[in-house]
Formats: sequence, structure tokens, C-alpha cells
Amino acid sequence: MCNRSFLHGFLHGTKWGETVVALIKVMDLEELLARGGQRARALGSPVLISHTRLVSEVDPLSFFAAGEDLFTGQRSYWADQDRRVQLVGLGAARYVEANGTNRFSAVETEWQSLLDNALVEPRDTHMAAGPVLLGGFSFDPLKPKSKLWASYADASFQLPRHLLAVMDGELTLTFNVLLQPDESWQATAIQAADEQNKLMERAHRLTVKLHPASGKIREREPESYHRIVEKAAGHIREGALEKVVLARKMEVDMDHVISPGQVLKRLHDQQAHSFLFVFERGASCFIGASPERLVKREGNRLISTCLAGSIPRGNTPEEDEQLGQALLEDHKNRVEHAVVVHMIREAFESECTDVQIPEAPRLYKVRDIQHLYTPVVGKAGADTSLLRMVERLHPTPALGGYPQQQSVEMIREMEGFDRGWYAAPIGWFNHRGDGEFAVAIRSGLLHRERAVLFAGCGIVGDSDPDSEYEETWVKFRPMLSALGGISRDDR
Ligand SMILES: C=C(O[C@H]1C=CC=C(C(=O)O)[C@@H]1O)C(=O)O
Repeated sequence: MCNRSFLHGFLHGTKWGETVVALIKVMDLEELLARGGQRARALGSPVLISHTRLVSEVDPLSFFAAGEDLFTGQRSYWADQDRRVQLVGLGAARYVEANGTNRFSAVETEWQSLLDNALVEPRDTHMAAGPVLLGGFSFDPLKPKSKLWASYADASFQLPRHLLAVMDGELTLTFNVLLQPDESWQATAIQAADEQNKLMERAHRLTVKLHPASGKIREREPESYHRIVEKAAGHIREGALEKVVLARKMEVDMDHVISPGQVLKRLHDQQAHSFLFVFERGASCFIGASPERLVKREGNRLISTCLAGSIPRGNTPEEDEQLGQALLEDHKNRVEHAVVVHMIREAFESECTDVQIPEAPRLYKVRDIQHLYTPVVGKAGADTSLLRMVERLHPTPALGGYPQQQSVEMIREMEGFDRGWYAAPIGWFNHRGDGEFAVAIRSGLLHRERAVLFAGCGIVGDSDPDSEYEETWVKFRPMLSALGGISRDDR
């Protein structure tokens, strides 16, 4: 069945040892593609083929950079906060996208129909390998989309053509393709092997070099942030709602076209204990380092995080501890945090059994800031998929407010800009329903020389506009440093 002479022809000219190894590896894919071709013709519709193999040590950041020429504008990256999982997606076998309020179920339905006739080989990989979707959602599908976010749908997931996945130190490379009934599987096999060889070879040669950078911050109307915080705190005191998270955006104009690979490298080096993410859509790139998990599913175990209430890090260990202690004892921050725990508890208790939540928050420290933190775990109910849980939780009061509907309406009316994917769920999930989502804070949208950064604060009745404004500066810091050490003085 398999036309192996194609591959013999293609591999001719490589070193003998490499030829044998490449041939053995490509054979599996070739056979799978041949079976897929048959299935696609029989069904008269495209069939998803997903083939995974183990690969030798390669730096995921170099692999991401290696995709620049072949797959520019079509790259994704994800790392969880302890770097147990790292994913690099290059190229797209397919984008699963939806707009409007039913985006969660629309994505789930389309993903299921792609999987129905899929050929996945081998089936027993670690959970981050194989057919995996990487992407995210917008914050508010009812907010009119701005030009800035034009290339980001309300739900947009990339099924990578090539997926490098690292989990617990094991590296795999997956090739995904939606094989058309009239497509030559032989040509696809040759192209896949060619691309994989190029990417691996480039990634092994390449280290991401950091170039000096300078830029100018354009902070438009900082007073308007003071005004909306004041107004929202007033509404809260009058009892209209309990909490709202208000954000502002800021532009940074760099003196060069920004390289997502370099920004990612700096985030990677500087932001331990944060989720890292990159989602390119054409000439735009959404990138960040978020400390906040929304929800993770592994088997039937669900984990979420309440993260709200903030204070800067200290300059000495003693000062750091004092600030942490002050945060733990601060009434305003404890109220902000308690509202988040209350909402996530409700969501977990309606969807899970065995829900466990500690009584009091602990501190979660990242490079520039410390937060109040409460972990939440539970056992998923029979109908509780990961995306259903994402939908149930988004936005938590750490990103939207409480009650949910009133706070999102207030944000829509008062904030004065489109959040796009800022503060929304971003992450990945696989064909078995496992995966993880974080919330896209400490983030920015890159477009050529410009970066648009976002930061927000939880507002309660006794919030002070000056200190909330100062807090946004602390929250801008991770992205400002990652752009190459831009500071507040660069205005
Ligand atoms: C909305 C943001 O942070 C949220 C997450 C943690 C702590 C927060 C706070 O203390 O206000 C915010 O709720 C942001 O960084 O843009």
C-alpha cells in the first residue's frame, strides 16, 4: 500500500545513519497517512490524522524561534507555572473558531466532530501530546470588537500542524493534518518529514539571543482611570454590586519590530511560577506571563485557583515578609479575595464532588508582586467537561467582579476599550478532555513596533483611585521588563 520509493527518493543524500532513523520514524506516519487517505475517500470527507513520536532533547524556545520563517503568524506557546508542561505549536492543521455567547459549546462540538473519525497514533502518549488544541477566548463576546483585536475571534484554537510537547521531561513531536479525500498522502508524508527535519535541525542550531531594546510609553489619559475607579467604588458603596475589576491599557512604541521569540525568552527567564503564553494570529501576537490558573483537568480531578489581593515584593527579605504579612492582614484585600473564593466554591460545588478549599489564603509570590492565594480542588461530575468548567467560571471575580453579570456590564460601559483576550481564559486541551486554562493577565498584544499592555485591579467600596493606579504599574512590570527593560521613566 505505502509507496516507499517516495521516501527513499526524498531521503537520498542524507547520511546513512540518519536515513535509517528517519526512515523508521517516517514509516509509521506514512502508514497512518495511507490508512487515513483510504478512510477519507471512503467517507468522502476530511479525516484528522495525528501522529506522535519521541524526540531527543531540544529547547522549546529554540523550537518556537525555529518556526519563524516557515510558520510566521501561526505559532503558539504554553508553559504551566512549574514548567511540567511546555507546548509549542507551529502551523495550523485547522483553527477551531467561534463567535458569540455560545462559543464554548460551539468549540466543543466542532472538536468532537473532528475527533469522531480521527486516526491517532499512538493512543497512549502523555496527556500534552497528540491532537491538542491551543488557544483562548475573548473576555466579553458582547463588547464590540475593536480593530486591535480584529484577528482574535471570541474563541480561537489552533490544532498545530507540528506540536512539540514536553511533559515531565519527556519530549514528543506530533504531526497533525486534516487529510482531504483527494489529497495525496504520499506528498503529505514527504512534506511533513521535510518540515520536521528542518524545524528540528534549526532548533538544535539556534539559541534565542536578546538584543538591547528601547521604547517609549504612551500613557493616554491616566486621569480617566482615576475617574472610573472613583465612580465604581461609589456604586459599590451604594450597593449596586460588591466588586468590579477595572483595567486600563497602555501603548509602548519600540524602536524596532518586536520579536515574540525574544519577549518570550525574557518572560521565561524572569517570570518563574507564572504560566507563559503566546498566540500569534497573522501580524499580531498576544503574549504574557500570568500567575493565575483558571482551571485544570487531569483525569477526573479539577483544580482551580483563587488569586486576588496584591502588594509589591519587598527590596529585602525582611521587607518582603512584612509586606506579605500586611497583605494577609489587610481588610480591603481580604474582602476582594473572599469574593473570589465564594464564587469559585459555588461553581465547584455545583459541578464537582469532594470539593476541598483551605479556610484562609496563603501568599503567592511572583517576581514583581505577591498575591493572596487559595487553591480549590474537586472531582469532576459525569457531565463536567473542562470547557464547561471554563464557561462556568469565566470571568471569576478576580477578573470581572461580583455579581458576575452586573460587573461585566459595568466593565463594558465604563472601561472605554475592548479587552479582547486580556483577562480571558487561555490554554489547551486534548482529545481525552484533559488540559489547563489560565487567565490572560500580565499580558500584551504585539504588532510590529508597538505593544499594547493591559492591567487591572479589583475595586471594592473603599478602594482608593491613587493606590489602584499605582498597582496597575506593578502589574505592567512583567511585560515592560520582557520588552527589554522598559520602565515607567520611559514616558
Ligand atoms: C486583573 C489583574 O489581576 C487580577 C489578579 C490578581 C490580583 C488582582 C488584584 O489584586 O486586583 C486582580 O484581581 C491584572 O493583573 O490585570
